[in-house]
Amino acid sequence: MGKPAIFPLEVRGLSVRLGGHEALRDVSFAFDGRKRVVVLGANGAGKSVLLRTLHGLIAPTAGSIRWANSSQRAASQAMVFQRSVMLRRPALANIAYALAVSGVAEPERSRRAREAIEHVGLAHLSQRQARVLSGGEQQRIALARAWSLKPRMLFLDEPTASLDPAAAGEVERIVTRIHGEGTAVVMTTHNLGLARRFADEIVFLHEGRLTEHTAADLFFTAPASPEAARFLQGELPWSIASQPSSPA
Ligand SMILES: Nc1ncnc2c1ncn2[C@@H]1O[C@H](COP(=O)(O)OP(=O)(O)OP(=O)(O)O)[C@@H](O)[C@H]1O
Repeated sequence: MGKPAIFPLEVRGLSVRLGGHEALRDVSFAFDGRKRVVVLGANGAGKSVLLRTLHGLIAPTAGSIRWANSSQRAASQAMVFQRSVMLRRPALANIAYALAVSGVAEPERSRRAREAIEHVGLAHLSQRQARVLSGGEQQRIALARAWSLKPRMLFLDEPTASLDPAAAGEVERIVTRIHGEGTAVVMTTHNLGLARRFADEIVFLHEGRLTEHTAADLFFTAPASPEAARFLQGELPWSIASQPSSPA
């Protein structure tokens, strides 16, 4: 028997209030799980809050999130953050720990951890303490950790922020491969080059509101909303903000 469907993901009238601030306002969209979605918007637009809410880390104030017509959070979803927390143990053990927490027993756990670290090209660093790895290597371990869980939905919040171009390119290749193997991907990024190369669809947020959800080529050539046009012309504040670390 095949796995139960988790798509479409349907978001209706989603609002999130945090500390008296309306971070998301009446956001609605649907996602079929096949297109690669990149969420764009100026600083403070609500991109991270949207991903965290979809991943179940923040409770909506209003509205609904439905996975395949169910209000149950989808099983088999994972999230990678701008700076993922590495545990004080070797790189391979960080991946094995995530598998153990999800109930994967030995010897399957070790097999999948090794497969995942090979998948991101870091098998040679298996026994190196994860916390001494470079930022790019830690991000690849975070992706391996998420990938080892075989998620069907992967949320990526600024996965290439603070990385040099070579490390960012490696992360992009890994994410592209993970998507190619059948995992749905929704990503935020401050890297417009990455967004142009990766996205099939753009969700654009402005001050907590979704102002457009459109095919990426159309978005970059003829954005429909004035806010998106100003954003693409560089008129809206947009830089990498420092964000708190979060566990994968
Ligand atoms: N825990 C919180 N309490 C209060 N306000 C919050 C909280 N988390 C986020 N916010 C606010 O919600 C808004 C949206 O934040 P979010 O982190 O989603 O922005 P973003 O689009 O990811 O921005 P950036 O590009 O700067 O990372 C911001 O104004 C932020 O200050």
